[in-house]
Parts: sequence; C-alpha cells; structure tokens
Amino acid sequence: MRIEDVYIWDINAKWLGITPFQLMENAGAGVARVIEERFGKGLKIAVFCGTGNNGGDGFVAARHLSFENDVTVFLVGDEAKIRSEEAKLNWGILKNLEFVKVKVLKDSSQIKDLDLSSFNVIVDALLGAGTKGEPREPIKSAIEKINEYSGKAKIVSIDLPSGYPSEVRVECDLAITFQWDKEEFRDFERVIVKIGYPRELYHLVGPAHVKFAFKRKGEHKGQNGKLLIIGGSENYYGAPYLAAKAASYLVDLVFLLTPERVAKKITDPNLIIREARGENLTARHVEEALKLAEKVDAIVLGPGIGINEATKAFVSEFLERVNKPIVIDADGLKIVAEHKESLKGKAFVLTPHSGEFYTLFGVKPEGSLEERAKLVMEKAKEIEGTILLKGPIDIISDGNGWYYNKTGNKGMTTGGTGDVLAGTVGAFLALGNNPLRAAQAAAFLVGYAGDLLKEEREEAYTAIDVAEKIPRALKDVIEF
Ligand SMILES: NC(=O)C1=CN([C@@H]2O[C@H](COP(=O)(O)OP(=O)(O)OC[C@H]3O[C@@H](n4cnc5c(N)ncnc54)[C@H](O)[C@@H]3O)[C@@H](O)[C@H]2O)[C@H](O)CC1
Ligand SMILES: [K+]
Repeated sequence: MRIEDVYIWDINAKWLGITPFQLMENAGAGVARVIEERFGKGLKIAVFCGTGNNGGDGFVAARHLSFENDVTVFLVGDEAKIRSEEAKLNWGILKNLEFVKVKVLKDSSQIKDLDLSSFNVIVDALLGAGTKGEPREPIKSAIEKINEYSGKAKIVSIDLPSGYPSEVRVECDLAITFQWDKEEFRDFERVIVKIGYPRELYHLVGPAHVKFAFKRKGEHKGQNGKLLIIGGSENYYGAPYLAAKAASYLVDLVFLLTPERVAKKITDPNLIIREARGENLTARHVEEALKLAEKVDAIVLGPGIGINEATKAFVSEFLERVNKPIVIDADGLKIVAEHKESLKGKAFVLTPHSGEFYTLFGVKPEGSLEERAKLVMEKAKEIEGTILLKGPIDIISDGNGWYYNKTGNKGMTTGGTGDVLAGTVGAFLALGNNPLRAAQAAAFLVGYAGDLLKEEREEAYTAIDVAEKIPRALKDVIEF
C-alpha cells in the first residue's frame, strides 16, 4: 500500500460511514490487546505520544491498558498542537482519568533527565505515517531517551518505529502495524492489527478518487488540462455538446471538432468550436483532427458521431494515427469493435453500456456483481486498456483490479448522461490522471451530480442538468 492508497481508504471508509474515531479506537485497542497478550498484565507501562494521529493511537492504547496496568502517558510536544478531532477527544478523556498519569514534555530539557527504569514496557507513539524528514526536537530527544532502555524494557512501536526512515529512530522489539504488513521492517517482529476496514474498500469507488484526481496545478490558462471532443453528425448534435459542457467545468480548454451543421447550433462561449466541413466526419477530416490532437492533453471520441461508412473510415484512421490518452464512447465504440487492434499501445478508456459491451466483446455482462466485474477485468486485460461499464452499478477495470461505483440513480437513464460521463472521463484524463483513475473519478462525480438532482426534483431532470451540477458536486466531494 502506498501512502496515497491509505488516504484513499480513509476517506472512502468515511463515505461508508466509518468514522476516523472508530479507526483510531480500533487501532489503539488492538495495540493494547497485543501488548497484554505478549507481556501479560499488571505491568508498568510508559506511552510516549506525539501530537499527530500516531500519538492519538497511543492515547487510546493507554486508556485500554489502564484497566489492568499502571500507565503513564508522556505527551511530547505542545498539547495545543494536537490537531485531529479524534486525537483531541482521546487526549481530553485521558486528562480526566485519575488512574492514568499524564505528563507533558514540551521541550527537550524536560526529557534529558527522565528516568524510565521502573517501566516494563515502553510504547512508542511519537511519529507514524505523517513523518516528514529527520525527527526534530523535542521528538528527537524522546527517541534517544527511549533507546537508552533498549534491552531493558520491551519497546513497542505503533505503526512504525518513530523516526523511520531516518537513522534516528526508535529501536523497537515489536512494531504493531495496521491492516497491512510492512515488509520493509526486518530487524524486529511485526504484528498486524485490523482496524475495521471492510473488504469493500478494495473495490469501492468513492469521493477520494475524485479528490485525488482533481489536480489543478498551473496558474496559467491551459496548464490545467486541454481536452478535444470529436463527435456529432447529421443525426446528432446534442451529444458532443453535452460531453464538452461537462468537461468545461473541470479543465481549462475544451475544443470541439464537429460537422458544421452541428457547430452552428452551439453558441456556448466556453467552448472552442472547430467546424468540420460537411454533414459528417469523414476521412478527409483526419489531418485536421490530428492537428488539433497535437494541442491537447486528451481526447473524447464518439459522442453522436454516427456510424455511416465514411465516418467509420475517419474513426479507424484517426485511431490508427493518434497518440494521446483517449476516451471512446457511443458510436465510437461500435466502430472500434471492428478495429480493436488500433488501440494497441494507447492509454484509453472505453465507456460501454451493457449492449455496447456485447458489441465489443460478444459476451453479455451477467450474474452477480463479482461475476460481471471479473468479466470486465478479463476483457480489460485482453485489450490492455480501461473499461468503464455503465449500469445501475458501474464497473471499472484496468485489467489488474476491478472497482464499482454506486452513485447515480434511475433518473440518469435520460438520454445524454453517457455523453456527460464521457466528457468527464476525458477531463480527468486531461488533468493528467491515468485511465483507471480518470474513469473512477468521473463515474463517481457524475453519479453524485445525479444524486444531488434527485434530491431536488426526484427523477425529473435532464443530461444538461447533470452537466451543470458538476461544479456543485465537485465542491461537496472535495470537501467530504
Ligand atoms: N488509516 C490508518 O492507517 C490510520 C492510522 N492512524 C494512525 O495515524 C498515523 C498517521 O497520523 P498523522 O497525524 O498523519 O501523522 P503522525 O502522527 O505520524 O505525525 C504528524 C505530526 O508529527 C509532526 N511531524 C512530522 N514529521 C516530523 C518530524 N520529522 N519531526 C518532528 N515532528 C514531526 C507533524 O507536524 C504532525 O504534528 C498512523 O501512523 C497511524 O498510527 C489512525 O489512528 C487510524 C487510522
Ligand atoms: K510510532
């Protein structure tokens, strides 16, 4: 697990209703349980806590241990710096307990002369996953103090030996890590404590996926994503507009290449419209499309593009030659079904509904969620790309893992929401995300926008309403 994954799990756990308080309680309780199982009860225990959540786990462990042991808590640092609500709560509880001794060591001068020789166990909850750089004072002195008792008392580190990866770190006998093993630690024993994450989190798409995908870095126009939408035909003009509209809220620039009749109907000043001559996109537009593709970070191909023979030639030749991350949707999928080899080596997302999935792969996604997901994963692996299978529950796979998204509601069966989704996937691609993350973020965000609309007006809304709800949805999700 990378650090980012842990943050994703925490936020998505909260989405499931699991609070940070519960996770911390489970962490601290687990630490206390392991200590008593190992070293018995009736011990004299010192718990050294920092002001972050690693320290918070220490506060909880101290409370649990105090039931049958003699516990002293040393807070290393300024108590005003205890940041998270869950750590504050647990610190407040400890301070009210008569049978837990609490000492605040604000600076290193208070640590130098500390005598810990009466303690059988020293718990190290100074620094955890939030460590940045070399340990600073007064934490550094506390680490050195604990190490004076190496070999004399049992030293137990919570999550990781404080100071790690610096050389100045606690020399522990045992580290208690959470949910996953930390195999990089080989010099001491490791015990894993589960803190209440359900298996769900391996597969659930949640607000964290949007939060981490909405990366806007630059201050200059164009630095935060440039997207090209290619679509529209004599039969459809709404589809490319909906895709472009949705994307325009998320990226700096949206270009839209569409046949002139469609272009004439779109007056939105937020979009940069490029008219393609004639009623449909055909092979003679390929050069123009490739030139535009050069200017952007990602492409959405397919909304309303139609499936006449001339357009098929356009799509297959364009795909053959283009080399930018690309989303293929709607009629584009029908055409790609006959030219899958043109996707080789490209970063792409296909966004089929169940029928289009059948056209693409000749099998219907059926059965339980897990059965459908395994099929999507198998096909994603086969084509070496990402598939977002739209449905009451969306399924997303890049061939290595599978994920499902539950936001959205029946109101979204209204025409055009698929185009909104395709545009949103494209926008997240243009923001620099890999195809998997772009698909996850878009599925969640668009479904969430639909859910906000349902709260307001039941299922009576349209695709353009969904697109226009994206900014509000984004704000909610990012602040979650
Ligand atoms: N989901 C989980 O895995 C859970 C983990 N828990 C525990 O939370 C910590 C991580 O907590 P966090 O608050 O993010 O960070 P830390 O406690 O490690 O430290 C932040 C704290 O320390 C200061 N600091 C950072 N670097 C240094 C340094 N080099 N020298 C001195 N001080 C430093 C910083 O300023 C902050 O104040 C994880 O390890 C688990 O133990 C949850 O309790 C349960 C869920
Ligand atoms: K620690």
